[in-house]
Amino acid sequence: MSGDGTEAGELRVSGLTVRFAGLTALDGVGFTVAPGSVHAIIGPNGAGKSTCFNVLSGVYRASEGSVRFGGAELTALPPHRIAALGVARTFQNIALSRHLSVEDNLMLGRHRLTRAGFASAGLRMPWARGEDARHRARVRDIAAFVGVGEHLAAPVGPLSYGVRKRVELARALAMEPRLLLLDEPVAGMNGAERRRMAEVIRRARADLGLSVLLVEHDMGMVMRLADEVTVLDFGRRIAGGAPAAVQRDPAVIRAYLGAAHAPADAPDSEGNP
Ligand SMILES: Nc1ncnc2c1ncn2[C@@H]1O[C@H](COP(=O)(O)OP(=O)(O)OP(=O)(O)O)[C@@H](O)[C@H]1O
Repeated sequence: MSGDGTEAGELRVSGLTVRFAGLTALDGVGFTVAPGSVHAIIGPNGAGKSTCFNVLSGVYRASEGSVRFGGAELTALPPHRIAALGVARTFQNIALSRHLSVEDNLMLGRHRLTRAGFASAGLRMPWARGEDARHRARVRDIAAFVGVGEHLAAPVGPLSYGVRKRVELARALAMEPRLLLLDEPVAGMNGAERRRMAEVIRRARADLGLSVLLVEHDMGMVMRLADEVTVLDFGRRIAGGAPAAVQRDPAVIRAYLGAAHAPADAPDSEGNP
């Protein structure tokens, strides 16, 4: 337990409100991501999911409320300070440097962990070379972990969409986070790519002990991966709990899932159970 009552590695969001001019995008939202768990945020378009991620990663400022992680209040911090506390993020639209190799994109993800930085590495200081080699070894391990090891030397641009999404996840992992924020990790993927990504996320939790908070519209994926689900609608939290219970909740069915998704057999987008 830290001084504020949150468990180490726990993310606790309370009373989170974000207003843009006349619009309340988030209205008093609260939820907790338990350490080492997978927590999904779902809800219809415009419900406030991305806004929530943007506050958690320091891109947007909260109008009211609190986000605590590992004893720190995140709402007052800029993105790089939040990242330094162990919170890494991927984006709805892939945000990688297309002309750089997979390896160099992952090294960029690691930059805050390097003592040398790129200037002294460029000066070829012996200690900087040693540090560079250690980081490159770790980057190779991470690339293998997400299944992109064979593409390390390739520029990112021409790689398939599914591979680029996994490279983006690898870059987040290269930051050695404790909490991963994944914004629609399987959007636009085919069934095989989705299953592969789901497996990587499952292993990130099981093997690396990370907590994962994800926004995702693929309900099959959410039901199979998440320990807990928070449902937003018009900026409010309308339900939360275990996936099966949330999927049966009449308010959730009304607002988001519709009759087609209830009750839960949780097929994925290609009808696979
Ligand atoms: N920077 C901004 N300025 C003004 N309004 C914004 C801004 N960002 C989001 N909004 C508004 O806040 C509301 C919530 O948007 P948000 O993108 O968080 O929803 P979402 O649940 O992520 O939707 P989607 O599933 O379509 O990505 C929407 O009405 C949106 O138009």
